Amino acid sequence: MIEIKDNIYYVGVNDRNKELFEGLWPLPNGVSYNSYLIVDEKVCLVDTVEVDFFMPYIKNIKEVIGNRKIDYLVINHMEPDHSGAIELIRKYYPEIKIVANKKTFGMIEGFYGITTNEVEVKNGSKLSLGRHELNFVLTPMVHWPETMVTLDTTSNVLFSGDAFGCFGALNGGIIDSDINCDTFWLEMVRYYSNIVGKYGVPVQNALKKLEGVQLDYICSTHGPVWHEHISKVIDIYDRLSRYETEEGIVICYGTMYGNTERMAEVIARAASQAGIKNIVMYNVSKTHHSYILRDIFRYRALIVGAPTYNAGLYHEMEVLLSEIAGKDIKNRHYIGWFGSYAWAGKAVERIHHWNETKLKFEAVGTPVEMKQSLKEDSYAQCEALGRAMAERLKQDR
Ligand SMILES: Cc1cc2nc3c(=O)[nH]c(=O)nc-3n(C[C@H](O)[C@H](O)[C@H](O)COP(=O)(O)O)c2cc1C
Repeated sequence: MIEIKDNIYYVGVNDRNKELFEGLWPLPNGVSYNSYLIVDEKVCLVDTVEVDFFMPYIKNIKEVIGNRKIDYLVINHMEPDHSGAIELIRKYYPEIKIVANKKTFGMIEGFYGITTNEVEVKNGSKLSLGRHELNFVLTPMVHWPETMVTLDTTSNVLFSGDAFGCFGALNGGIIDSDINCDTFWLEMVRYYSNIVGKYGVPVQNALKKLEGVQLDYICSTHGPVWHEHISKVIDIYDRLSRYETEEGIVICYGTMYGNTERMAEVIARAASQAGIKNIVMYNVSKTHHSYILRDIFRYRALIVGAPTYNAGLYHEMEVLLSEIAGKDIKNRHYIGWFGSYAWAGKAVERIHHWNETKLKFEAVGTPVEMKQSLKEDSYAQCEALGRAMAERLKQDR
């Protein structure tokens, strides 16, 4: 039995089996589906877990309340990794009342065919469990339209849904003060950039609604319960949702036979010699775009390059550029690019088109188009591109 505070219990589960979250994002350290139980005159469950984990989940619940019934189920977010167990919970607790907002109920009917035992709440609605008072705050599009958060104003505990969430299973410790959190910080940036990244403005709106609220614990639906590091966690989400970046360059390249990779090496070396310390490089065929997106959210500059392939752009680079475009990254980001070909180049033109029509980052330096292999002139052009990006970054110091 894991008590967080004042009869608020953790009843979540860990998933160390799934390869890809949402079928898209790698989970090298697993993921947790967090759910919470508030035990008072009324018993209230906050969010559920992915349905595959129902048996360990119900055991966690029974360990806390035995045969007592559950009065309320608060649904902050309808994504199936949290709403998936609603139907089974209703089978175990037929009288349970679902507490949610209007949009959520539309989805509950759509996903699960449930239309009864509903308590509708609006922004600012309150629900008393006895000693614990719950306050509901609607936070639409963080990152689905029905999203809300629930604040326990008696204990200053925020049940934040996916907000402030993080990849990584919970290996014994649940609350951050009991865990070495080193591995979680970068995974939080990856989680944010991959899952929530597109919705910076709604995240900012949600953060404004929570401004000035006294918080002792943030109980999100993935990753550790935040207590000791609350201000750090809020700061990370704040900076990411404002698309704030540090000085640094992400260099991504596609390559089949190494010629384009060699261009990337020259560019990186020139940027380093010009004084940039944060330079990360990825072969797009080797590193999953999940990690590349994470670093694009961390560093201000991006340099991409790839070969021409069947009169187009090397496919893996197309995928990466479309992923970046899908995140709708606002604010200041710089881009430079390069490409190669053997008889009729298309790669450079195609990357230019991506930036003009979708990415709209500030173009820096002169794009380099190399025929077949690196020679004196293309070597110098690559150096110039790396230097130009370094100088652009240094102007912001
Ligand atoms: C399957 C395949 C298709 C290619 N298609 C084109 C093409 O349409 N136009 C072109 O100029 N070069 C094309 N190339 C040549 C490569 O773009 C060129 O050799 C490039 O420099 C390879 O870069 P790399 O050494 O980094 O793999 C193709 C190469 C391969 C293997």
